[in-house]
Amino acid sequence: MGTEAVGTLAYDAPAAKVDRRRLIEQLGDAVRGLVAATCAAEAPPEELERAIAGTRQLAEGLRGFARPLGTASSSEDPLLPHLYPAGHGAGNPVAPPVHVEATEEGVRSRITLGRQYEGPRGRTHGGISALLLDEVLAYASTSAGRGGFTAYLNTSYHQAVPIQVPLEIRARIDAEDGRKTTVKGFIALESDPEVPLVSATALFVIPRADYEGNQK
Ligand SMILES: CCCCCCCC/C=C\CCCCCCCC(=O)SCCNC(=O)CCNC(=O)[C@H](O)C(C)(C)COP(=O)(O)OP(=O)(O)OC[C@H]1O[C@@H](n2cnc3c(N)ncnc32)[C@H](O)[C@@H]1OP(=O)(O)O
Repeated sequence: MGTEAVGTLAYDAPAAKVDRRRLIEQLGDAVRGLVAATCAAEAPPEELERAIAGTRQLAEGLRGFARPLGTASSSEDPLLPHLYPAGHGAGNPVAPPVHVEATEEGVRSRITLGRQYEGPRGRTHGGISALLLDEVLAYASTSAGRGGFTAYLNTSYHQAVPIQVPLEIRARIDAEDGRKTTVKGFIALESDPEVPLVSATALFVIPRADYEGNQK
């Protein structure tokens, strides 16, 4: 079965922008690692104090370069994925590291979640599972040339989604009706990919051209 990364195109973006995007992705990854380590650390007080001081200093250094809210990042490119959305932005350390590939049926994402996404002990927080499904189902709609905003996302939690275990999320279009696209998908263990742990159905609606909330 052929696969192809969704959101990456055979396209030569300007070299300076490519370099900048790579650095932004590396920073996102480094801070994501810090967040995961923070949530797991049984460190002695002096180590915690050192981490507090160092982290505050780093944050202060970056804050000086903040772009105003509502303005585009200089890393943005109309043909490349955004780097900061909370659902998949590689430069956003809060975003789970979602990478989606096209399959014959729809799309698939393989992901292993870090400690920062834990809800009940050892299990993924239900809101994070919903975030992942919203994201991957939206990709299924977008990669079929439809897109749209999430009008509803109905999730069913069948079994616990473990932390630090490889997962597979699959989604496919169920129905198309004018501006509406219904998409179905589920999260499973990569080792047992046919058994849904959390399943979802979502409706994505392409807004009318004159829709006021259409800022995407
Ligand atoms: C070359 C490219 C390569 C590929 C690149 C890939 C890149 C990938 C990029 C990206 C992928 C990842 C991106 C992640 C994104 C995640 C998704 C989100 O989280 S979106 C944020 C959360 N959602 C909102 O903020 C919506 C808020 N709501 C709204 O804005 C509106 O309500 C909206 C747009 C959903 C509908 O507004 P209206 O004005 O169009 O509404 P009306 O005309 O009344 O409805 C249209 C139809 O939809 C039905 N409908 C609307 N809402 C419904 C609902 N809740 N339940 C059932 N039906 C509903 C209605 O009944 C109507 O159906 P009838 O035409 O009559 O058959």
